[in-house]
Amino acid sequence: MALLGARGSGLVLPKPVTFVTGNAKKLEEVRAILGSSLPFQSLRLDLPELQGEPEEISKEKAKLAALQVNGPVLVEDTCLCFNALKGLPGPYIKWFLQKLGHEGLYNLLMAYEDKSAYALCSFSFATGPSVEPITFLGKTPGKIVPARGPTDFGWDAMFQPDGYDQTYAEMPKEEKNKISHRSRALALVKSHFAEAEYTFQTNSL
Ligand SMILES: O=c1[nH]c(=O)c2ncn([C@@H]3O[C@H](COP(=O)(O)OP(=O)(O)OP(=O)(O)O)[C@@H](O)[C@H]3O)c2[nH]1
Ligand SMILES: [Mg+2]
Repeated sequence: MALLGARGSGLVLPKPVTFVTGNAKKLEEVRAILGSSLPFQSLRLDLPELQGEPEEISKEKAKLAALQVNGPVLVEDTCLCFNALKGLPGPYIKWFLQKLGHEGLYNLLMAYEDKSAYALCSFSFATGPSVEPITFLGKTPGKIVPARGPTDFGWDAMFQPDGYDQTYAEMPKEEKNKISHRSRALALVKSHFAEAEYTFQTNSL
């Protein structure tokens, strides 16, 4: 048995971290944001999701993922929250977008002057199946606009972050990744890993 990445006195994890998601675009962004700062492997799996508050949904997803992988896992759940609708669709945005499309989603706000919204990302990390996951939240405020730009990733085309005149979809990827809900949550994940100084066990023969 050998230790990989032996940087310090942190907990020894039985395997590398697996990022579990059914969403290829999320994976692409997580790879781009983390670069080589936090090595991980990925598993494409669309896990069932609870109803409830974003943090709880993300934690439960991590528990299911850890059972599947039987080792350390990272998952995330993304919400798009309309302030006029008291935070809805929130964690249910996937289904709202699937049923209503961009136009229908925009029309939900027709009756309200307030088009402000925020994108919220909840990453959860569990070191294994019997360990309570820890959650890291990242939030980016903005507003909901009629779709502009490529429509190949979720609601990117209708979310314009505060301080920008481009939607997430219109801005260069590197720009989105600097200010996004996902990159803000991942900055906290990175800090956690830097402080925890995990080491990873591997069978060397
Ligand atoms: O325009 C976007 N910019 C983003 O940055 C972003 N991140 C997620 N999404 C979409 O929002 C819903 C979240 O649901 P979600 O967190 O359950 O994801 P998912 O089910 O696709 O994957 P996962 O749960 O297997 O990880 C899904 O429709 C995702 O496509 C985004 N759309
Ligand atoms: Mg999902």
